[in-house]
Amino acid sequence: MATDVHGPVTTGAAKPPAPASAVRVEGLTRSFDGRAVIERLKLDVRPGEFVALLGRSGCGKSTLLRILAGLDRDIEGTVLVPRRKAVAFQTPRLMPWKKVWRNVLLGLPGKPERTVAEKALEEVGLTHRSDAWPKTLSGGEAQRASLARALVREPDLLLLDEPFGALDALTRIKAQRLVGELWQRRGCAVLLVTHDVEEAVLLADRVLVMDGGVIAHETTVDLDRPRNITDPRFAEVRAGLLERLGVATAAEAG
Ligand SMILES: Nc1ncnc2c1ncn2[C@@H]1O[C@H](COP(=O)(O)OP(=O)(O)OP(=O)(O)O)[C@@H](O)[C@H]1O
Repeated sequence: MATDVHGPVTTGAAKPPAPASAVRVEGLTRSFDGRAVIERLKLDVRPGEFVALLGRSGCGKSTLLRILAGLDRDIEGTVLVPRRKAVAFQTPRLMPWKKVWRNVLLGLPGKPERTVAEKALEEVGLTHRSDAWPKTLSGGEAQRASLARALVREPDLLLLDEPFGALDALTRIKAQRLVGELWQRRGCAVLLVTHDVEEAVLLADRVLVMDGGVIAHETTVDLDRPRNITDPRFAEVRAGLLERLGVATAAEAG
């Protein structure tokens, strides 16, 4: 079928989105070996909105995030994202031969001063590790360094791909709290890919479920912050999403 939503391929700096949205995606299709993983997907994220993206393993979440980050341009459709965007992955991807503060500045244009790195490290509570080598960091510290590297870009859009996935439970809770605080302070839009329904409900304004190559479901999380996982309304939202994901028992979903 001929379709007019499949506009020219536009990513990254080419066309910033209208100010009313931080992300505008229409008719996005991405195929691997002739198989469409993403098919005519539509997505809008408002400026300053925190959106979590859930979905079965292999449904295309990371593929979508990489496209939004401008790391994959082999697509059909329209993708409009802010020029200032940053991404953090499950593994911190620090360069082992550069000290933490130099890692934070990596890839920034010009010759940024060390103070720029120090400011970002302070925001994530890592000033004391500024001169450390990456291999001496704990998992949580490395992930915070990776967040600092995203923050120095002063992003209007922060893309997070399972950033807490490899952390132990306690460190994970602290990291989630930190991201929530950073988001509130910075006011940037966030798209968080996660497998953790609780994490999504804890942090996001809106939770999307990806299935069959599209955003198959969305839930607006209308709960006051900071959110409390023992709140019955929290449990209700969580159960609804679990059901959507096809993993809830009847008792849980009820
Ligand atoms: N470079 C590639 N070449 C071929 N197939 C790919 C490539 N990248 C992703 N795929 C395929 O696309 C599908 C979606 O992968 P993707 O990593 O986006 O899923 P995901 O939802 O992020 O999964 P998970 O939750 O397990 O991380 C998978 O079937 C994967 O094998």
